[in-house]
Amino acid sequence: KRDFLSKFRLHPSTLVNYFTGIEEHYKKDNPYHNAVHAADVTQSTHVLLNAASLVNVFSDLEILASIFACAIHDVNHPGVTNQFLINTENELAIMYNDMSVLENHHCAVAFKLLQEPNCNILKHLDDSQRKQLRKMVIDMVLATDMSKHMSLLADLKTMVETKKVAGGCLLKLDNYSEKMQIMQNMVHCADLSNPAKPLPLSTQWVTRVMEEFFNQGDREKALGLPVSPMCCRETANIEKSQVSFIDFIVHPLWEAWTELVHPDAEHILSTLEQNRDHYSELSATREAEEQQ
Ligand SMILES: O[C@@H](CN1CCOCC1)Cn1nccc1-c1ccc(OC(F)F)c(OC2CCCC2)c1
Ligand SMILES: [Zn+2]
Repeated sequence: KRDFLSKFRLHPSTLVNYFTGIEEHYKKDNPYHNAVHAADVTQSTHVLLNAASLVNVFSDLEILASIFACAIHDVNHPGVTNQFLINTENELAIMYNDMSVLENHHCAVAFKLLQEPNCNILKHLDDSQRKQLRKMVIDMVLATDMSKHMSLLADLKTMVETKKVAGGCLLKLDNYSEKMQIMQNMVHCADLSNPAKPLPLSTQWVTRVMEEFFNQGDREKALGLPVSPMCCRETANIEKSQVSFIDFIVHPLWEAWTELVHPDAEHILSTLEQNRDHYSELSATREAEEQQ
């Protein structure tokens, strides 16, 4: 759709070799962090990039970098959180000194795979393009670390305020840092888009992520470690957790994104709000039942 095969001289069989390798490095038995999640985030970002107010904002290389970053953003995810890896002194936490352990690992695996035979899809980019793409992909994937969420959102809100006040065309982005902020938030929005999808899809993702969290809780119990929040299958309140996840994390992010690309994401925000009300009603019903 974006004519990237000719623009970047991407060789079809090299593309297939590389992304087959990436797909194989997503753990199939992860209920949530598997290749389907990567495809979901990639497709969601493709849609966000098509917003009318983002036309002509990003270069082809920035768009290629964004789509590539999504496809690889959770590759080889072990199905547990950064905190679990740190608490268990996993070799990955040792390797990355407890800093964005998963996100560093996803990047490293993705770029190492490029060096496998017949997998170097970036072969025909010039050195400057390849260096720029590598930096942009690292910046976007490291920004999917949830511990960066609050600062990423704060910067996005500031940008929306200043651009609005400046009255200038909202998205005349002056420099790499501003443009990268938008790209990081776009990928982050896509990564947190499950609650903003049509309800039948959203509930499937909730089931999957809870199963993955509960598996981690089981392992923490077996190891005599404190069970992480929302990871105890006996006590977790799934609907209540979704309502607070949406109220405190997902809605504020999508509200800022919707303002940035106004009016192109209104329908996404309203789906999110409808879903939030659905979970809230479910939670109230469950609470009432438990009272009886
Ligand atoms: O774990 C989340 C971040 N935490 C930070 C600490 O406070 C709670 C939320 C984000 N995250 N990271 C990886 C996967 C997900 C993640 C992705 C889809 C999620 O829900 C639904 F949309 F499917 C999801 O829900 C959890 C369980 C209930 C509330 C949050 C989580
Ligand atoms: Zn993800």
